[in-house]
Parts: sequence; structure tokens; C-alpha cells
Amino acid sequence: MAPTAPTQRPTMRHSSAFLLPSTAPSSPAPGPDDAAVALVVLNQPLPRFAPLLWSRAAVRVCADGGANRVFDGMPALLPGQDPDEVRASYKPDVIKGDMDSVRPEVKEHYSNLGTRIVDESHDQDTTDLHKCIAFIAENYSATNKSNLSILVLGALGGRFDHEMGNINVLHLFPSINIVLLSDDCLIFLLSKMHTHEIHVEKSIEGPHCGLIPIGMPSTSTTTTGLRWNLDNTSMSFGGLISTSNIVEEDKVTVTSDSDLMWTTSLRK
Ligand SMILES: Nc1ncnc2c1ncn2[C@@H]1O[C@H](COP(=O)(O)OP(=O)(O)OP(=O)(O)O)[C@@H](O)[C@H]1O
Ligand SMILES: Cc1ncc(C[n+]2csc(CCO)c2C)c(N)n1
Repeated sequence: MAPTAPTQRPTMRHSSAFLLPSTAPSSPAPGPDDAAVALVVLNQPLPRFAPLLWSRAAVRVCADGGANRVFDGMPALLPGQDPDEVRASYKPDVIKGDMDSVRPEVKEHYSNLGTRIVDESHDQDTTDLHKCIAFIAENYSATNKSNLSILVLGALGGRFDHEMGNINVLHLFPSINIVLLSDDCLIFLLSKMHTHEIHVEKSIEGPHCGLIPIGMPSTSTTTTGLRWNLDNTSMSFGGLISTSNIVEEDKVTVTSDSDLMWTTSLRK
């Protein structure tokens, strides 16, 4: 009998070029071949790069109290500009959630500017972030979704139950490229269906990184480009997980028999 061919997975490429300033010499602002960006703002302090990502996004959605953060936080991040003008130009397309956190005057302000308000207070089983991702997924056709990145601002560094709920959303929508962001780090999911090529933008991210089997153990993970690479290695909670690892090369590759969370630190 002929030997079985090793499983070949298609390669998926990842890059955080969306965080590069437009003036960066190595990389221009995203062009027509780049993924479309949808932005979701959560109810946490806005990261410093919020105005940049806002300007790159095709659609901007606030999860409930995330609208307060845009209303209060964008003028604070743009101190040279008139706060009223900032509030007029940084207008969310949608505010969605169970509406127990957005302040009435903030809701009124954006509603008057034409923001769509989607009140789902009847649903107490899904989080506001889940509701926002579902909204974006429903409003993008299947073909567009493969070319869509959803960037989630304020997803980490707050309440632990919220952080875990935010990470669960990555697993609820495994076929959508979702990146959880804070001022300090980013996280995305690496599906076991692909080999992953992660292009690390060293001017803005690293050197610290982690590769974490969050849903179930991995019996075999292989990497290149890290200081402590895995070579057909098992990972599980209670055993080895790869934290405090270091990115050594511009390109990191990961192949695993389980979905893994990839995280890198962001430079200040
Ligand atoms: N402390 C936090 N840490 C991490 N994420 C947060 C935190 N607070 C809010 N979020 C995120 O922002 C979203 C909107 O939060 P908001 O405070 O408006 O409503 P909530 O009632 O606390 O959240 P939910 O309705 O989802 O339980 C949440 O779904 C969550 O994703
Ligand atoms: C088993 C279980 N645990 C917690 C909640 C509470 N909860 C989860 S999402 C959500 C909506 C918040 O906008 C709320 C209240 C639930 N429903 N079911």
C-alpha cells in the first residue's frame, strides 16, 4: 500500500500592518489588496491608536458603553482639536448592545447624527461584543468576509469575566479574522485547519509572544521563528503552554492539531 501523504494545510497569512502609522517608510497605509477593516469599540479606555484605526475602518460599531468611550475619549486623544468637531467627525455607524451602559445624552448625540441604534436588551444570553460581531457578520456577504478583519478595541486588561467572554467570541466566529486589542497586546486565533505565517511588525509589536491552547490540549504543535520553538510538541493547561516566548524572526510559522491563541506585546 502507498504511504499516506502528510496532511497539507493551506497557509494563512497574518499581519498587523493596520497598526503602522501612515508615514512608516516600510509600509504604506492599507491599499486595495489589504483586508477591509471593521472596528468594534468596547467599554474600556480607548487605546492610543484608536484614531488611526478609526480612519482605516470601513465600518465602526460601538458595543453599548463603547459609545461613551468614543464620545469622551476621542477628544482626549486629539487634544489639539476642538472637542465638538472631533465628536462630529468620529461618529459610529452603529451602537449595539443591551443599552444598559451608553449614557442617554451620548445615545441622543449620535442618533441625531444618523448613527443606527440597535437595542437588544431582550437578549441577556449573549454579550454586547457577541452582538456586535454577529451584526457585522450578518451585514457582510460570505465572499467579503474572507477579506475582512474585525479589530476590537479595549478587549483586554479589564474585568476577567469580560476578557474571557471576549476570547470566547474568537471561538464563536472561527471563520472570521477577529483581532482583540488593548494598549499592551493583541490576540487572534490560529485555526488548526491552516498553517499560519505571522508577519511580525517589529517596529510596533513584540518581542514577547505566546501560543496558548485555550479550548483543548494540542498533541502536536510545530513553530519556526521563535526563541523557544515547538517541534511536534504537546501543549495543555496543567502541562506546557508557551508564554513569555520571544519573536526572533520577521516571520513566525505555526502548525498545530488544535486551534491556538496567538498573542504579541505591543510596543509603547
Ligand atoms: N472591564 C472590561 N474588560 C474587558 N471588556 C470589557 C470590560 N467592560 C466592558 N467590556 C466589553 O465591552 C462590552 C460592552 O460593555 P458594557 O459595559 O457596555 O456592557 P456590560 O453590560 O458590562 O457588558 P455585557 O452586556 O456584554 O455583559 C462588553 O460586551 C465587553 O465585551
Ligand atoms: C449561564 C449564564 N451565565 C451568565 C449569563 C448572564 N449573561 C451572559 S451574557 C449577558 C448579557 C449582557 O449584556 C448576561 C446578562 C447568562 N445569561 N447565562
